Amino acid sequence: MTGVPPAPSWTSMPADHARTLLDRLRGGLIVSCQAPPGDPLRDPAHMAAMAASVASTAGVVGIRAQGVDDVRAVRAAVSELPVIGLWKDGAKGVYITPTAEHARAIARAGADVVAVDATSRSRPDGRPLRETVEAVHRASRLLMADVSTVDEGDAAAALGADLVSTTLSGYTAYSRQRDGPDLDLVAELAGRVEVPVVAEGRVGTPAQSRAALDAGAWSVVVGTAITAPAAIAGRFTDALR
Ligand SMILES: CC(=O)N[C@H](C=O)[C@@H](O)[C@H](O)[C@H](O)COP(=O)(O)O
Repeated sequence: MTGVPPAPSWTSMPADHARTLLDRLRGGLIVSCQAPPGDPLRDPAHMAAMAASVASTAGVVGIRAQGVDDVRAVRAAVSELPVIGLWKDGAKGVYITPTAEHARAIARAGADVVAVDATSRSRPDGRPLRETVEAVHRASRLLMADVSTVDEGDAAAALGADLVSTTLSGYTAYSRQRDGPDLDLVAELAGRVEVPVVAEGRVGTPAQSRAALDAGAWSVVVGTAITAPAAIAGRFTDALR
């Protein structure tokens, strides 16, 4: 992303408010506070505490949270930061905020930005992504399009997505499969779309987060490497084997 992107073209949220929100996210770290099913940390109170714990760290500019109850709890615990909300429904195919109804619920729970699957795969209710974009904007929220390829990012931006995130690179059958973050996708998207590009997915080290910004990211989302103790412990135990 070079230069400042144009103001979002939709009308529900005043353009200056949308601009302020995007500016607050610029150049910073968004911490994703999510616990996998079955994990003892999977509880809205635990995720809210996790969010509150990182919120005062300088350079943390937002929290990404999953599920209506978690979004509500995080919103209440962290009044000072934008919340990016999503609803994972299932674990296969399109499961990140898969329908407009899921998106409306996340907006109602208090998310400032609603993250949705914006891949080209068919959605569980068969409805077009455009309907979700319209629902989010009618609710006066920004939409973050989680994509896996540059074409999907292009298409999402054309539909009115306010940010495009590399979240799903490596998670669709047809996208690049990498061990680390897909910084090539970050750079490709930053050179193509006029909206902020977010680097997300397998950002595992501070150096990788720096590299993501250098590749053109507007912000960097880190989840597992910060907020998943079981996965972090596993990295250490792997090294001891
Ligand atoms: C693919 C998918 O479902 N991604 C989810 C999206 O919210 C989360 O499970 C990830 O933790 C998040 O994207 C952050 O990525 P990482 O944990 O790699 O830093």
